[in-house]
Amino acid sequence: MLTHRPMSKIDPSIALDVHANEAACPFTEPRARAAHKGHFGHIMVVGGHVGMAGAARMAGEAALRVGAGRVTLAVHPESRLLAGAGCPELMVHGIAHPDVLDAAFDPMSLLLVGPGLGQDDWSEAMWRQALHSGKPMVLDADGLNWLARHQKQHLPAGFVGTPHPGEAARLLSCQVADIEHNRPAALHALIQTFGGVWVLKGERTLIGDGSQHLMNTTGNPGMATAGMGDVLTGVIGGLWAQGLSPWDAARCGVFGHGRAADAVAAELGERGMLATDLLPWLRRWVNGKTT
Ligand SMILES: NC(=O)C1=CN([C@@H]2O[C@H](COP(=O)(O)OP(=O)(O)OC[C@H]3O[C@@H](n4cnc5c(N)ncnc54)[C@H](OP(=O)(O)O)[C@@H]3O)[C@@H](O)[C@H]2O)[C@@H](O)CC1
Ligand SMILES: Nc1ncnc2c1ncn2[C@@H]1O[C@H](COP(=O)(O)OP(=O)(O)O)[C@@H](O)[C@H]1O
Repeated sequence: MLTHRPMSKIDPSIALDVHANEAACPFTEPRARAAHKGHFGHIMVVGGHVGMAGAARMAGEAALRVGAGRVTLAVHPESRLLAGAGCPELMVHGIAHPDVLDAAFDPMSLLLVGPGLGQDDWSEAMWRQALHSGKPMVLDADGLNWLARHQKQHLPAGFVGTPHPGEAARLLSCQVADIEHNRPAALHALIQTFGGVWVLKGERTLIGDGSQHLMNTTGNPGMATAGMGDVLTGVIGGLWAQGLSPWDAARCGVFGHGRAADAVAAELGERGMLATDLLPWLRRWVNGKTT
């Protein structure tokens, strides 16, 4: 059956001024002696459908490992036990009826929407609740796939989108080859279509907000493994929750995520890297330890 494919939003004539992403560790001072967890944000991860508890868990644990004060996972009830297993610092809510999220969102500083969210009615209801909350958010994975389906453009004022090329192609109604052919033009199209800060992942991830465009140089092919993007979502969210702007959280997060993967590769090689191998190195990075 032939299906209608809308026009691609990519203008191939776009030539952006793209600079190298030179982001260093974003924290230069030790924490105040009287610091408490309330100073470092409360994040809610919205995702973790059946069989994908790990995606929400990795995003949440990464946020904690870069210094977020509190992280709560809002997952499918069948994922509740698995999502928190082995990381008792995470709070976990099993959400049977997504309308309860309205009240749960209230104390949150920001949302990470999409890791393991899935594609069914429950997933869509969770996504709609998150969007209606107006909370600042990082949208990733299935959170982006739902955006691609609805093309909703009233995203919150504080917004970071983190697509890989497959997700970017869905968002822009084109093929992955169109994205890879002119990645800066694809980044531009995402920003023009949806607003906010966009991170176009892959080898040499691009980060842009319409006025600045950066190309990342950290990272390696060992990162081509399941869950690596979920960890990035947590890193960006964890930095943002500690007071960085969405732009700085995105550019520093992408840099530190790649830097952590490079440290893992230097120690043990690229093949066989796990997304969770980055966690101790992310902790070193946010504390200004270079090796
Ligand atoms: N442990 C867990 O709980 C995990 C749970 N996860 C969760 O699973 C959910 C769905 O994620 P997913 O990986 O199954 O689907 P998705 O990323 O859309 O890929 C589908 C197709 O897109 C394409 N494609 C993908 N990457 C591409 C690229 N870089 N460049 C170009 N194309 C690319 C590719 O097409 P192909 O190239 O094979 O034709 C691929 O077949 C999501 O919620 C996520 O959070 C995962 O994070 C893993 C760990
Ligand atoms: N060859 C590569 N070089 C550098 N970074 C890579 C490479 N392959 C993947 N990555 C990075 O790994 C992450 C993969 O994210 P994603 O595809 O969303 O994974 P998942 O959906 O399994 O979580 C991104 O940050 C991407 O930039």
